[in-house]
Amino acid sequence: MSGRTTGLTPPDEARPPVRHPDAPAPGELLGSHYDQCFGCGAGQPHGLHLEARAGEGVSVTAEFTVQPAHQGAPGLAHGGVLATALDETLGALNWVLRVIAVTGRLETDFLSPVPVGTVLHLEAEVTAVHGRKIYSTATGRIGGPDGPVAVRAQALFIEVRVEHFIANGRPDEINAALADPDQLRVARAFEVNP
Ligand SMILES: CCCCCCCCCCCC(=O)SCCNC(=O)CCNC(=O)[C@H](O)C(C)(C)COP(=O)(O)OP(=O)(O)OC[C@H]1O[C@@H](n2cnc3c(N)ncnc32)[C@H](O)[C@@H]1OP(=O)(O)O
Repeated sequence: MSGRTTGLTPPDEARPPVRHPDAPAPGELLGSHYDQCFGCGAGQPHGLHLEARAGEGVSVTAEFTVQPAHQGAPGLAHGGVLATALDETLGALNWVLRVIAVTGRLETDFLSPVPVGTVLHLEAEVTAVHGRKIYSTATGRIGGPDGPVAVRAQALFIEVRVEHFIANGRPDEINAALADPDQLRVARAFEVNP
C-alpha cells in the first residue's frame, strides 16, 4: 500500500469549495435531479426516495429509511444500498456548487450493521476542488442526526457537461428527459454561468 495514491487526497494546489451565490438556502429541500433516479427519483418505484436538503457552506443533509426490499442479510441493509445512499447524498452537493458532476471514485467504510426500518441520517460536504475534480466526504448516522456513524465515504466527483448524458445515455430516456420542461429546468439550474 505504501506510496499508493487512491485519488481521494486533494493535491496541494486544490482550493476550498465555494458555495454558489444562487445555491438553495440552508434547510431548503433540493428535490430530485431526475424523476427516474434510483437514489432520489419520486417516479422510481424501486428507488431509495432519498430526500436531501441544502446545508451550510458546501454541504447537504439527507434522510433515507431502510425498507425490507433493501436487505442483504436477514433484517439488515445491503451494503450496496448503503453505498448508493452515500453516493446519492454526495451527488446532491451538485445543487450547492451548481455544477454537474458524476462519481469517479467512491470509498466506503461500513462501521456497524443498519437494520431494516432504520432512518439513515446522511450528511455530505465538499472538502476541496481542483479543476474538474471535486473531493467530498459523507457520513450516515443511525438513531438520530447526532447518533453514531454507521457508514462513511470519501469520494471524487468529476465535473461533466450535460452532453455527457446525451452522448452516453439510452436514446429513449434521453429524448423523454429533453422533452420534459421540469428536467430542462433542473439541467439549467446546474449549469455554471459562463
Ligand atoms: C441534468 C442533470 C443530471 C445530474 C446528474 C447527477 C448525477 C448524480 C447521481 C449520483 C452520483 C452517481 O452515481 S454518478 C453515476 C456513476 N458514475 C459514472 O457513471 C461515471 C463514469 N465515468 C466516466 O464517465 C468518466 O470516467 C468520468 C466522466 C468520471 C471522467 O472521464 P473524463 O471526463 O474523460 O475525465 P478524465 O480525464 O478521465 O479524468 C479527469 C480527472 O479526474 C481523474 N479521475 C477520473 N476518474 C478517477 C478515479 N476513478 N480515481 C481517481 N481519479 C480519477 C483523472 O485522473 C483526471 O485527473 P487530472 O489528470 O485532471 O489530474
